[in-house]
Formats: sequence, C-alpha cells, structure tokens
Amino acid sequence: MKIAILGTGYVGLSTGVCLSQIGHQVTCLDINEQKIVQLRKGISPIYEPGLDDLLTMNMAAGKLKFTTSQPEALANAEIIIVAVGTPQGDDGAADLSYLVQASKDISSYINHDTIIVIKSTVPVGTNDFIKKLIEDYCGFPVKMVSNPEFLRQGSAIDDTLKADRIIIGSENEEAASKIQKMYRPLNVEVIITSTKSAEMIKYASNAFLATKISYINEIANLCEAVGADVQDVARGMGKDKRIGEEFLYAGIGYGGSCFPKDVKALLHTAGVNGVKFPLLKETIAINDFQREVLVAKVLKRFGGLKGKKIAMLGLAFKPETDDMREAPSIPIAAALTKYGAEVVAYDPVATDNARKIIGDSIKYAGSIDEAVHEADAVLIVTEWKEVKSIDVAEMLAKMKEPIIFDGRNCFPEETIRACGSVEYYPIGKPAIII
Ligand SMILES: NC(=O)C1=CN([C@@H]2O[C@H](COP(=O)(O)OP(=O)(O)OC[C@H]3O[C@@H](n4cnc5c(N)ncnc54)[C@H](O)[C@@H]3O)[C@@H](O)[C@H]2O)C=CC1
Ligand SMILES: O=C(O)[C@H]1O[C@H](OP(=O)(O)OP(=O)(O)OC[C@H]2O[C@@H](n3ccc(=O)[nH]c3=O)[C@H](O)[C@@H]2O)[C@H](O)[C@@H](O)[C@@H]1O
Repeated sequence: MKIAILGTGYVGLSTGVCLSQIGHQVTCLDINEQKIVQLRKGISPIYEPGLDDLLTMNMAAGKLKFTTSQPEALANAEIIIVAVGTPQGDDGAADLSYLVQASKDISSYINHDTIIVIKSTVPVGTNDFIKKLIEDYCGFPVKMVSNPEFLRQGSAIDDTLKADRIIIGSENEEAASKIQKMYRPLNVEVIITSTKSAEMIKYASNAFLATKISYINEIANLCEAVGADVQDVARGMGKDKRIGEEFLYAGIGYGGSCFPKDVKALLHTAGVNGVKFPLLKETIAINDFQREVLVAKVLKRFGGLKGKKIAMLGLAFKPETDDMREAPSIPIAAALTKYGAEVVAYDPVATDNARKIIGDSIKYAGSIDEAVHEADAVLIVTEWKEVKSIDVAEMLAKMKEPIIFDGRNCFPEETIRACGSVEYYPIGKPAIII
C-alpha cells in the first residue's frame, strides 16, 4: 500500500520504518527541513535502538522515503497517517495546533478513497472534529480512522513490530478493514472500536500506567517509614497475574513526553465533561512529590549543600533514549544548584539535549569516572545499563565521601554491603550505612 506519514518524531519515524519493513511503500513528510536532510542521509534524529538498521535497509530497498514536499508525500497516498505532536497546552488540555495545521495540509491532496489515520494522541472527539474540518475544506465525506500508538521510547521498534494490540477506531467499516489489512503482516491482535473509544483507550492506558507508578511510589514511601523493602513488595505483588509485574518499579516519578501531559489532558477532558476524577489529581500530586524525594534525602543527610560536589548519573527521563522532556533530572538539578551544590552530570546519550534545557547551571562530564571524581555524593537518576553495571566499590574509591542516593534502586544489597565503608540511600527500602 502507498502510505504517507506526517511527522518524523518517535511515532512517525518508528511507524514509517516498521510499515516499510512489512512491505508497504512509505513516504514520511516533515516540516522540519533539518530532520529530513539528516534522514535522507540515513541518519536518525533520535536515539532509538534498532532504528538505524531498519532505516537504512528500507531506504536502500526504495520502500522508505523522506520529504518536505506535501505533493510528493500526499498526492498519491492511499493512506495518510498523522503523527504530529500534541503537546500540553497552557490549561492542561492537549494543544491541537500542529494537528489542525496538518489536517489543513492534507485537505488539498485527498480524494474520496483516501483514508486518514490519526495516530497522534488526541482527546476524545478530536477525530470527529478533524473529519469536519477536512470535509468543510475539501467538500466531500472523508474516511477517518483513530489508531493510537502505544510504543515506548527506547523500545519503539520492538513495541511496534511486536505490539500487544492494535486499536482501530472508525465509523467506516471499509476504512477499518483496510487499516487492519495494512497491519496484517504483523500478526497482532486487532481491536475495532468507535473513534471515541479508541481515543479514550489511549488516554485510559497511559493514565492507568502513570497511576500504577504513583501507587508503587506511595507504597515505597510507606515501606521506608515501616522498614519494608518495596522491591520485595513489588515482586510479591507482581506475581499475581491480576496485578502484573510491569510498571511496579518505584523511583523518582514518571517523566517523558507523554505520561505527564496525557494524565493532565485526561483530567482536563474529565473536567470539561463535569467528571471530577480525584484519582488522577492524586496521581499527579504524588508524582510531583516523588520528584523531590531524592533531593530531600540529600538535604537531610548534609544539611546545606554549599561547597558540596554532587555527581548526577543519568539525565534522560529513562534509559535507552536521549529524550529530556519532563525528565526528573531537570527539577533535581535545579534544586541541587539552588541549595548551592556544584553538580556534575553524566549521561551516555542525552547530554546535548540536557544542555539545551538545563543549561550551564551544572557541569557535564564525559564519563562516570569524571563525574564522580572527588564527589561528596552520587545521585542515580537514570538506570542506564552502564550505571547499573558500575563497579560500586571502585566508584566509591574515587569519591571524597562514599555516599550514594539511588533514585532507581540499581544495586542489590549484597553489592553495597561488599563495598565496606558506604552510605547507600535507595528508594522504598532501608538505607545501608556501614
Ligand atoms: N513519543 C512517544 O513515545 C509516543 C508519542 N505518542 C503521541 O504521538 C504523537 C507524536 O509524538 P512524537 O513522535 O513524540 O512527536 P515529536 O514532537 O517528537 O514529533 C512530531 C513531528 O511532527 C512534525 N510536524 C509538525 N507539524 C507537521 C506538519 N504539518 N506536517 C508534517 N510534520 C509535522 C514536527 O516537525 C516533528 O518532527 C503525540 O501525539 C504523542 O503524544 C504516542 C505514543 C508514544
Ligand atoms: O504515549 C506514549 O508516549 C507512551 O508513554 C509511555 O512510554 P514512554 O514514555 O516512552 O516510557 P515508559 O517506559 O512508559 O516510562 C515512562 C516514565 O515512567 C517511569 N517508570 C516506568 C515504569 C516503572 O515501573 N516505574 C517508573 O518510574 C520511567 O522512568 C519514565 O520516566 C507508555 O509506556 C507507552 O505505552 C506510550 O505509548
């Protein structure tokens, strides 16, 4: 099938690469010329494991193209997939301005048979609104499909090729069946719903996962108060199939480009529809609180931070990505510097992006060794493999004081105990002070 995709962010690019991989002819369109120039050279603008190989392979096979030209991408496309950003607006609602512009862009190039697929995360009712907008413009009925995306950054390709489910929301049977056919080579379970239910499935899923994280973070705080171990508790809970083992990792709160904005957008949708949804308000409040627990522990341990060198290991909002959007490292760096600490951070891939957001208020190291050299304490912010596989004893030997605040519970108790003299402050379990 001939497919055009608007947007070459995480979603547009991963979708484009995977759809070309399963035999479709895909043209990705972006308004960002710089991204397209890079992509045409086979260089991905994002760090995503497995993406580069599929990108170059499918480009070389002539199945995947990149352009800034609307006629080139849109004129002959049977299916147009919209994967532009829907960031958080000032009032918490999703900002649909990119989507509206993209829809106007599409309007000039479609015919009666073109199927328009909205993959961006959009509030309930948006597909109907976009359908009307396009129809007002082009003057004939259009076929719309809501097809929300569930990939995670860092495992986008695997999540797309081996998805748990594909949601197809449409009031048009023919369009739904064509999109089902488009995905058939993936051999993934398809659930067909109304467009409104499909839109809701996306927000309900993200908000549920965010709530699960806030729940385990609250349990972690309680574990600390009563002397239990949240990792044991999560393991014990997770074995119950009704609960599940995933998303029970206590830490320093959820970040990223989606959970924070999507929970707020769902709360906004609830509000405008007269539903209070106090649970979501608590999910957000707990997450805000959780982002401060690590710094609170540092302050409790040191009193003031003037003259203290603090090493931060990890900046990205999670491992295997260079994305810094809503990363917990941002408020943590701000708080540490506010209290007078000299902060030296290390991240394997997110440093350039971090510099754009955090700026020069902290220093950036080129290695873990450089970051921890003569540090008064280390803060573990992102659980990169490189961080988890540190030789802890060796690291402690390079520091001024052997003190670790671990926001991601990276090290087993035996590893820490084997280090000799150490102060280790994890999340949701007793501190180890030897
Ligand atoms: N990042 C993620 O892991 C996931 C994101 N989503 C949702 O998917 C959507 C896209 O997310 P990302 O890929 O992260 O966004 P992004 O912000 O990284 O990329 C969006 C791209 O769209 C381009 N764009 C904007 N207007 C355009 C237009 N008129 N024509 C062509 N291109 C245009 C931008 O230049 C940009 O390159 C959002 O609604 C997001 O909530 C859903 C699942 C996962
Ligand atoms: O809509 C989206 O954009 C995507 O949002 C999340 O994916 P992503 O943000 O890439 O990353 P996650 O792995 O879900 O992690 C989100 C945040 O939660 C945190 N987290 C995750 C799991 C956990 O157990 N504990 C925890 O603190 C992570 O550190 C990270 O900050 C969802 O997992 C995807 O299904 C969804 O498609």
